[in-house]
Amino acid sequence: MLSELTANAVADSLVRREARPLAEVEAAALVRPPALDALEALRPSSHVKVIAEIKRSSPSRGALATIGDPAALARSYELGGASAISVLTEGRKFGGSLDDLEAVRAAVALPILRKDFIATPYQVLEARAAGADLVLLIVAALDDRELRELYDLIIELGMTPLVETHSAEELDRAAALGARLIGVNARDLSTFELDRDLFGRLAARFPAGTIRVAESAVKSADDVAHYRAAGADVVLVGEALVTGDPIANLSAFLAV
Ligand SMILES: O=C(O)c1ccccc1NCC(=O)[C@H](O)[C@H](O)COP(=O)(O)O
Repeated sequence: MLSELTANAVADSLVRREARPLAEVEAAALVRPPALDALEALRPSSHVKVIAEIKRSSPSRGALATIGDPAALARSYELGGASAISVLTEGRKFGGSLDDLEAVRAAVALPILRKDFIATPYQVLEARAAGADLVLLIVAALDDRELRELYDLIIELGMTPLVETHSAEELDRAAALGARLIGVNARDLSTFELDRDLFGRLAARFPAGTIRVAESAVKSADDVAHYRAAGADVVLVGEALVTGDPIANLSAFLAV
């Protein structure tokens, strides 16, 4: 499933590439104002920080929320105290798009993550051209050469890579890159099984000084407290925010 999702994302990029030549995307990326400092926004503090996600649907859960106005939802997240916003830009399974990201960019002053199956430099340039400040790299979907190439390009463009892992071996590969922002996704992207305890089992492997992100499976403040007790600096939350009251839920999560 993961490789099918990755292949689809790359295919979508190639379709857009025909519509929008590389030189044009490069030019659009270069004229954007500099990316916001996501490492500063997500810096460990006395309270847990939240990356709030714009998520319409997913392979594991199907349709979640209509989200006719992603900019309005992003403004609610900002008002509710989120530290960054994740925008799913994959269209086929998640119902997202780069248009969503551009709309969110125009609406908020928070760092924005392009959450997608990034496999090509073109997609990284697209992210910057749309106004992203962070780009997700999923270790399971990339070999070490690809990871290095994409990681370095994200940095070169002034953005921050969020390097996502799901095992000790993947965490070690993220650490070897020199990643400063590393996530452990509780969701196995092939089986969709959730394991909230995975973060805790891997927490000791994060290199000193990295920002530790617990991704997925936050349904309640208790889940946030569980991740926080295990050492998370940041939680990334999608479904609970798009299916509930985002401001009330953020307030409960930030009170942990
Ligand atoms: O959410 C899915 O079903 C999914 C399936 C396959 C690959 C990725 C998937 N989700 C992306 C994410 O990692 C989550 O959207 C994100 O961590 C938020 O998770 P949640 O709070 O559980 O919605």
